[in-house]
Amino acid sequence: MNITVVSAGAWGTALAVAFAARHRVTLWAREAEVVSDMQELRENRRFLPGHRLPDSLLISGDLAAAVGGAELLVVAAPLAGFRASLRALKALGPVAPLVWVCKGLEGDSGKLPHRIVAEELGEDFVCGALSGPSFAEEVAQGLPTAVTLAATELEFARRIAHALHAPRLRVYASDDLVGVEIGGAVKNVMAIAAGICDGLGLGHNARAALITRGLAEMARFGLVVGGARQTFMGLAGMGDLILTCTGDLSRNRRVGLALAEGKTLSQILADLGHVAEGVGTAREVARRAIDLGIEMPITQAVDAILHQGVPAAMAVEQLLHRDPKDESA
Ligand SMILES: NC(=O)C1=CN([C@@H]2O[C@H](COP(=O)(O)OP(=O)(O)OC[C@H]3O[C@@H](n4cnc5c(N)ncnc54)[C@H](OP(=O)(O)O)[C@@H]3O)[C@@H](O)[C@H]2O)C=CC1
Ligand SMILES: O=C(CO)COP(=O)(O)O
Repeated sequence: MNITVVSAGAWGTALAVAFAARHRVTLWAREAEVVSDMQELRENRRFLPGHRLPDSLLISGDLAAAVGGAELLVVAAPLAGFRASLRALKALGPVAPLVWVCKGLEGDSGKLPHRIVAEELGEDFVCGALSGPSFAEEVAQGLPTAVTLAATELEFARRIAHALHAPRLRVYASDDLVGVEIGGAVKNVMAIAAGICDGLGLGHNARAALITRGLAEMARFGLVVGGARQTFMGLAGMGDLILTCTGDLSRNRRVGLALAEGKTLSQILADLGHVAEGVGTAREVARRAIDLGIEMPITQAVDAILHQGVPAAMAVEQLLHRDPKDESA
């Protein structure tokens, strides 16, 4: 299959490396220095240093040339650039079937990526989301990873999952697009919370409680907006939640660790050099939860720390002093 990966951040580059073992893959980057680096040194030093790009992987800085002849587009831009990427693709002519990998809710609108696709490319556009527990570093190394390809049309999800599936990158199909997107969005907020929890030295018990109650928040929110309960117990829900709440490769978790050290958010994001989608998504999920009347105390606490200047230790105390309740509530 001819695949074009649009955007060469850490994840787009790692996926391009993985897909290139079995497909004809072009990786498009918007930054001229990233393009020349990858062409000349066969390495993406800016976003995924230390990993050699396979010789068969084509690198391009010309979007029109990169997408010409593509049978599948993998849009690997973060949420902030997702709508603009779709518009750029649409401006070039008919758009090939497409999957996206960003995890979160769009800033200000609070929309999930599939709604952005529907608005930009039409309600019937054939598309899906690739999500699940998958650090770019490990996928680039060829370490075993399992992810979910979700689409409202199960046949499309199965066809693309089958095409992308490989022994070291196992791809499962799902028809619960909303549930898969909500899992990927909320787990990033929880990863920030877990970083704060560990950074403050609250212990293993607290982290296990946080992950479990975080999963309850994810499911409460996800069920109201149309996801299926079993999705939150799967790779794109619990799987990704565990990975990013416990693994120090997570940028969102690292934001939480740095907040616990007392660093300012602007300083943390400048040092990170990568996106941390949970930062913007915490605000959007917190807002939508209030509008929908859904109780999400951990999300509200993360939003308060990130965007309302509440000190992390104070937000934790407020969480701990909440009244007792039934676990199933
Ligand atoms: N890294 C990972 O392990 C995984 C990441 N993801 C998701 O994939 C998405 C991309 O993440 P990742 O590749 O890691 O991010 P990185 O921070 O490594 O790279 C981001 C890429 O997107 C570009 N970019 C940043 N802002 C914009 C914008 N406003 N418009 C267009 N392009 C932009 C950057 O280019 P520039 O520097 O020029 O702005 C860069 O090429 C995120 O939604 C993330 O949650 C999903 C699974 C795993
Ligand atoms: O989504 C990811 C792994 O599945 C990557 O998480 P971070 O964006 O927190 O690094």
